[in-house]
Amino acid sequence: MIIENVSKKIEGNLVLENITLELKPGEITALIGRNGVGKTTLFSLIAGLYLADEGRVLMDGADLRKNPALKKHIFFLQDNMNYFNPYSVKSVVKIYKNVYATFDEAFFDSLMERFELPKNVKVLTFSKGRKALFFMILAFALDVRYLLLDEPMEGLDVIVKKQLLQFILETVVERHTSVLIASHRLDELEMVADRVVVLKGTKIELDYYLETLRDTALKIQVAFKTKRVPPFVKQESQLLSRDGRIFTLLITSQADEFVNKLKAEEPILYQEMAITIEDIFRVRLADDKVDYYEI
Ligand SMILES: Nc1ncnc2c1ncn2[C@@H]1O[C@H](COP(=O)(O)OP(=O)(O)OP(=O)(O)O)[C@@H](O)[C@H]1O
Repeated sequence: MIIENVSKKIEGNLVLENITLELKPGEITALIGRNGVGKTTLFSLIAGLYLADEGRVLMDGADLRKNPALKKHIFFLQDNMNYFNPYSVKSVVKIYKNVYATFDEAFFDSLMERFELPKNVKVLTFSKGRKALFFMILAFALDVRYLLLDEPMEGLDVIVKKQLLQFILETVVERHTSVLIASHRLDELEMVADRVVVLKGTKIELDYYLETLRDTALKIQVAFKTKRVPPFVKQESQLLSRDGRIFTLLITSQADEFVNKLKAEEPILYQEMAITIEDIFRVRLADDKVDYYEI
């Protein structure tokens, strides 16, 4: 699927501007950004709930607006599915079976069993976490090509969450589903995402594969012999945090060259660390930049 130069205004305010993004089969893309940046709006545009002011959403080259039947390949799991509260689990299944020919009931049943959810109840009897789990099971059982998940794991306890994340990974590999998932829990996204798309302002600020990032970028903890921070460090790295004289730095380009220069300074501490999505989020999106003030 290609989201091509999509722009959207809501009540006169530009929310998304020239968004271009490709969603590929078997890939989990994490959509991150501050509150109100437009994540849900982007989901709604892809799912066809909103019409774009400009741009197109293409599936296998066909414009979704001109071919509404293609929407059967997409499911948008909204962050609030409360309108299903009065329905029984069986009724919800019936509704979705009618809409989605791909619905895999045997898979649904096996998942309800695996996650120990009863089927002979109304949706409103589920706790918040169990309701979230139920809709995730439903979403994956639809067996659509594109799953849009907006904050899908709110309220799940850590044990279920871990099982569910594992299940998402397995299913995406087995069924080649393309998943776009928004969450403010960056640590959870870290466990499943292949790729991260960062929205900032009205645009895509960053779009990168975690594997590429891990290969090309570097996170280092360093402390220098003197209080002076070499000027190249300030220019060529981003400061993630500082603890006294220990600086945690992120270097996103020409890391080898940077490390050579850093080692030439003979630092008293040099430690390479694992990069997290949260590091990227903090460097690119946080308002409160960490200061290099020299002690
Ligand atoms: N129906 C609406 N009427 C007016 N403004 C809206 C409407 N829907 C969204 N907006 C505005 O559009 C912008 C984007 O909202 P959106 O819900 O897409 O953000 P989000 O990134 O999903 O936020 P969050 O992380 O808080 O869920 C916000 O400024 C929001 O106030």
